[in-house]
Amino acid sequence: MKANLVKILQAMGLQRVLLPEHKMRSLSRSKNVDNSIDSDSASMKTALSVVLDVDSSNEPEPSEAAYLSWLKEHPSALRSFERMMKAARGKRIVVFLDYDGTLSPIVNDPDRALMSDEMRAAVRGVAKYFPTAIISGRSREKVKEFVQLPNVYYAGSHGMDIMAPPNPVKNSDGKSPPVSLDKKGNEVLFQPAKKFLPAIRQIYAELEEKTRRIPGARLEDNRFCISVHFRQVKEEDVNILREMVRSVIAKYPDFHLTGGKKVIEIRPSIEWNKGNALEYLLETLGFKDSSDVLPLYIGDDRTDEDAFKAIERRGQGYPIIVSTVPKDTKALYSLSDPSEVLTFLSRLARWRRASSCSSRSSAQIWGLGD
Ligand SMILES: O=P(O)(O)OC[C@H]1O[C@H](O[C@H]2O[C@H](CO)[C@@H](O)[C@H](O)[C@H]2O)[C@H](O)[C@@H](O)[C@@H]1O
Repeated sequence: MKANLVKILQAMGLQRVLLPEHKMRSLSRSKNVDNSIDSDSASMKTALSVVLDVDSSNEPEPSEAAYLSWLKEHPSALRSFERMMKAARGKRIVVFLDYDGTLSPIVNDPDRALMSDEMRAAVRGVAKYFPTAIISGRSREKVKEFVQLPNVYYAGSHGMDIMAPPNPVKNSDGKSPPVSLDKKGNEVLFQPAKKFLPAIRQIYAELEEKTRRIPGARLEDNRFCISVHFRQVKEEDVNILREMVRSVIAKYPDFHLTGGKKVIEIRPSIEWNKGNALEYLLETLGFKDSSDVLPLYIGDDRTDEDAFKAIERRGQGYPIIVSTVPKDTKALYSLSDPSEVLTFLSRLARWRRASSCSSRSSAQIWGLGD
């Protein structure tokens, strides 16, 4: 059974792609493969865990068939644009964007993951018409430095550091939501992991000391979490690095590890993620109990799944994954890469402009300037 499955997967070019069982079934059906696989889910699971590489950081080239099949379940947001916007009429769209892999392409050096001017213009265009937030694993300061736009919300450290823009969007009753001001007069809304800062500094120092022995390993201080990058670490050293990180974190029971694209992330164990940040921002915008709000979230990584789940729980919204490979995801739609994200955002702003030019300016409606 396992040998058969391996052969089938190899023939389909899927041996390193992680797909959930039901998606494997639909793939096997679409390829007319042995249907006995469908009925033997236990063996299939075992075989999959042996055969498939479960680390999402390894992004294999998918077979065309696998990708096309996945696209059926997660249709392109570009191709579905008209349908999506038709369903959005009369609703209040709120845009949430991840940064790395969504607004900027994945590159070797995290400090060089710059956003293009075209992408910046597209985000600016969207933020002119819709409340817009960037929710990133990076520190808030860093992502703001990359994006350089004033009228968007920034949520850094996977949503553990949220700041409102200087001109907050007005509530549906026309009033601005209450915010607390920081020393510079900016609105600091939420930092639920503040008490962990001393421990985070300590962990960072320990990791810095230990990981310098691994060539290519790189630490990134994301304020309320830490990234240990291994994109440039030799394959044979990756597990040694993982072990090092695990041994440090074992001493800190209030922290846990998560994984992303060639990165290990150290996070305080609090019930707060990108999904909570999305909910928090919607509430701040006055949409807590609103039935006509439509959150649209675009992201490419595992941590974005929390936001996709939050939208799923709300029962309304557009979760969009950025991926060129089939992935297990709660997203309903897909875009292949940041260049498609750019096209989508530009189209979204154009659509809003066209549909609002006869009525009063949306910037007025949302209380936003240029
Ligand atoms: O939530 P995000 O905005 O997607 O942040 C997640 C991590 O993104 C960055 O790392 C990733 O992008 C780098 C630059 O392209 C790449 O070199 C790295 O391999 C990727 O994992 C960021 O540097 C991390 O701190 C974030 O946690």
